[in-house]
Amino acid sequence: MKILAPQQIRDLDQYTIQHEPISSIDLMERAAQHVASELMEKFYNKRFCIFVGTGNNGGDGLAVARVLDDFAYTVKVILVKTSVKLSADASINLDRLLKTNPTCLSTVKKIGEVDFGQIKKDAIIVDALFGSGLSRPLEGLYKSVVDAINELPNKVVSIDIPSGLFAEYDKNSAQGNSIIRAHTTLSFQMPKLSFFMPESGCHVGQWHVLDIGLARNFIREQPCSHYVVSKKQIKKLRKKRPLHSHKGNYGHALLIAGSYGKMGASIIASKACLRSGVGLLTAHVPHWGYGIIQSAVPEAMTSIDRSDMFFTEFPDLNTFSAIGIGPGLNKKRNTVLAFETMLDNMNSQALVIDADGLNILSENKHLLGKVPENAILTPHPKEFERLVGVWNNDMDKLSRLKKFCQQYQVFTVLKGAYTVTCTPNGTCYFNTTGNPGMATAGSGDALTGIITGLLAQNYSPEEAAVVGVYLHGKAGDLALKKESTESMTALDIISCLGAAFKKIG
Ligand SMILES: NC(=O)C1=CN([C@@H]2O[C@H](COP(=O)(O)OP(=O)(O)OC[C@H]3O[C@@H](n4cnc5c(N)ncnc54)[C@H](O)[C@@H]3O)[C@@H](O)[C@H]2O)[C@@H](O)CC1
Ligand SMILES: Nc1ncnc2c1ncn2[C@@H]1O[C@H](COP(=O)(O)OP(=O)(O)O)[C@@H](O)[C@H]1O
Ligand SMILES: [K+]
Repeated sequence: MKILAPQQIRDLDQYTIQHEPISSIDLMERAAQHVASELMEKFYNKRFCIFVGTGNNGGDGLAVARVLDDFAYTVKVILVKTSVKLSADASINLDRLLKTNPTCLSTVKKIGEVDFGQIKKDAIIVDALFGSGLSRPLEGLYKSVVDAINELPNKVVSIDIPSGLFAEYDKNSAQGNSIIRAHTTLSFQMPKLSFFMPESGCHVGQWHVLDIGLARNFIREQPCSHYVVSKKQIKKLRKKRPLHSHKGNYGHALLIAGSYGKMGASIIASKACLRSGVGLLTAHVPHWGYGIIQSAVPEAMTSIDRSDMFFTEFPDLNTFSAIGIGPGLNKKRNTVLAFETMLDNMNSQALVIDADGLNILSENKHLLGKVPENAILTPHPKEFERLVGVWNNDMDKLSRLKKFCQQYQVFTVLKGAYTVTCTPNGTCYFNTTGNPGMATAGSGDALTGIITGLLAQNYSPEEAAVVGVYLHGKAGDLALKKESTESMTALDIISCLGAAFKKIG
């Protein structure tokens, strides 16, 4: 699914109005019907308190109030209005509401006029103050109202976008601004880019997309560099196994991971790689780790380093279709040298670099030029910061991500709640599977193993990264059915990979 920019969304509205064709008031009605249905389904028989502004987001709120009232829901509407006139469609919806239920509405022009005390604790607050038309941070009356709503214990549902939040996060949206903290956001047609950023996404709560029938052909034709990964897309990418295939068809992966005291990284990455369908796996480990890996992962072959404790040499690379390097490696001088020599000796093998592999790159920036094109780097935010420097805000982080991938012609999987895979041309795929239970030691090592396993099976780097991240998150979500966010471990995630594949279908 595309994530269009604010101007594209405005153009999409206009295009739909002209080409469907549908009048803007009817489009608003259609949007409001969707919102009201969702509210009635999610909050059956609850009472609602709807805060509306003067633009079309307010118009939506007024229309939603009328629909809910038609279904005999108890609704209070608070129109927050400075001197600004209502938009044409908001004005029509105000008249319609006044005709059906004039007593549900109160208009406030000063903060003191809002009687927050009379809002019942179990009422659902609907936030329809501002939508995608927000042009500056909230101040005055609107800021006070939003601050006061945020103090209430009630659940808040935002229409389209939490009021005060910019659809595309920028320097205006610096922290400290007043923004509704929604429990749920019902976003029209597509999520907004700011939903995916930690600094701004924390205001959105759970978001759901409502398909209000905006022109699909227009969306299809829009240039776009931000996408949300869908299950449908993953299903299309999954490679089915022919009946007469054999393990030679599924590649031979090499995992260079683990060192003295960190053999767990090798075990976790190896187990995840095997559970991702690789045909053969060789784990390269320090001499000292031989017995450990052989007994913990009997399915893997081993390549033993001459060093007792660290990675200092590598086997003949020509045997392998994909290489994963980094988890638990350490950054000893000889390890750095071996890593550099390996980069110099790579032919056509696909490559994943994680953890200490990335830290070695940030401490030896000249090595970045040796990373082969289309390699996949999988940093968490701290590792990424070491590579590109400190960013000012999340939007800056995203632009550094694109620049980095373009400069070095690599894929970067920047991990987080919404892990983003950025391609060498700067296209970003946001992943929505996964949960905070996955913030646990070794969870990233599992991802390295999964992506390496997929690469070995001939998934392209883009496919391996996007599918791998999706599967990893899905397995984490399935693990959460048995475990809690606290108790989940990396091995729990790996044990659910099979079920995650099955869920893709
Ligand atoms: N145009 C369409 O076809 C549709 C639009 N829809 C709704 O329309 C919304 C966008 O409507 P609008 O463009 O009217 O935008 P808003 O409803 O977000 O309001 C924008 C208005 O508020 C003013 N404003 C912006 N920032 C302000 C601030 N910080 N303090 C005070 N006033 C401020 C603007 O000058 C403008 O008058 C969407 O989010 C969605 O909810 C839906 O009805 C679906 C269809
Ligand atoms: N809040 C979260 N929601 C979803 N996924 C998460 C969350 N926190 C962490 N993860 C995932 O868990 C993994 C953690 O990786 P990483 O930090 O490299 O762990 P480690 O270094 O311990 O292996 C990443 O894939 C990340 O996307
Ligand atoms: K809103």
